[in-house]
Amino acid sequence: MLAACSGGADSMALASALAFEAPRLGLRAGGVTVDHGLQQGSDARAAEVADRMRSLGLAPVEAVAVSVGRGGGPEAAARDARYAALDAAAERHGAAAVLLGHTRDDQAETVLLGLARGSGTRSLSGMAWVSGTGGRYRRPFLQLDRHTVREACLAQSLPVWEDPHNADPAYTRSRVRHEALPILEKALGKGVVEALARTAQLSRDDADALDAWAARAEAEVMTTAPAAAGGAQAVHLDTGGLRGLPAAVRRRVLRRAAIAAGAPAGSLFARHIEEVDRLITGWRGQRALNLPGRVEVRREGGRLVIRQG
Ligand SMILES: Nc1ncnc2c1ncn2[C@@H]1O[C@H](COP(=O)(O)OP(=O)(O)OP(=O)(O)O)[C@@H](O)[C@H]1O
Repeated sequence: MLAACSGGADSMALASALAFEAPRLGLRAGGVTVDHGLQQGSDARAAEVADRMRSLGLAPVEAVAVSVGRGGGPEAAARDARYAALDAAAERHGAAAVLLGHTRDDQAETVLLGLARGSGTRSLSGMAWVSGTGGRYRRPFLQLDRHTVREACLAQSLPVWEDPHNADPAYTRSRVRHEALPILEKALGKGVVEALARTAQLSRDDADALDAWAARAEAEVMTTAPAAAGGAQAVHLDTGGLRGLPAAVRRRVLRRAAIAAGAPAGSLFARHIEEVDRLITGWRGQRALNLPGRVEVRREGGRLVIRQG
């Protein structure tokens, strides 16, 4: 098991908790810190964070340098590079789990960001306890509030380093943390963080149920035709059957069908699915449209045909 540690208070508390619990649980517990190379001296700081983890008793401990790409904005690019490095570290060390220090406050921020984007239940469900390939990522602090975690750091005099990006108003999450949530707490009371985190859990339960319903509905309204050489399969959907489904289930079926036809999941947004949904009713007489990944959707009589061009 590895603790992923930025050197910040949340993940130092996590590293310390893992070092404390591991002998009792008979676990081999190490740590990894990722140097994004975004500030001067970040390599020296990563080495220092690694030393701090070693002095807590974790072994093996690694500081991994990554190069951050540009895709999807600076926050997303750093996150992608970080998770790729954490995955690789888990493989190298044969670690079944990588622990992350996300707290209930991080969860509330994620829900608020989803609300502001107009997201559906899946996005509002925030971060899961267990996620990633084979359930590798675990978030044991997800129900603890940040204040409690930070008090634990203080009580143990753990040396922590705060990433200046966390307080940089140029970053959306930082504005949510330092501006939006304090205003909401002032207006609506301290319980708002807990309430947002509860929204995440309720939304996750709803989204899971709708996903299961969509998987069953798909079997009734969707058929696949064999792929042309080298291409993805063509997907046929019965529009009459689709119309009989609740909108939330229908949108899920449409999304699954588009992905089955070769559209990349990461580029398929809610607005794309809404456009496909309108084809079913023949809204504005439209009969065809294109989706990311050169996927075409065409209404032909009583069915939608989705295939890669
Ligand atoms: N550079 C990094 N190296 C290793 N793990 C990281 C790094 N940055 C973040 N993580 C992991 O992701 C979790 C969430 O990080 P994020 O920066 O979003 O939250 P945070 O509340 O600022 O956490 P922290 O106080 O630990 O920095 C961290 O608790 C840690 O487990």
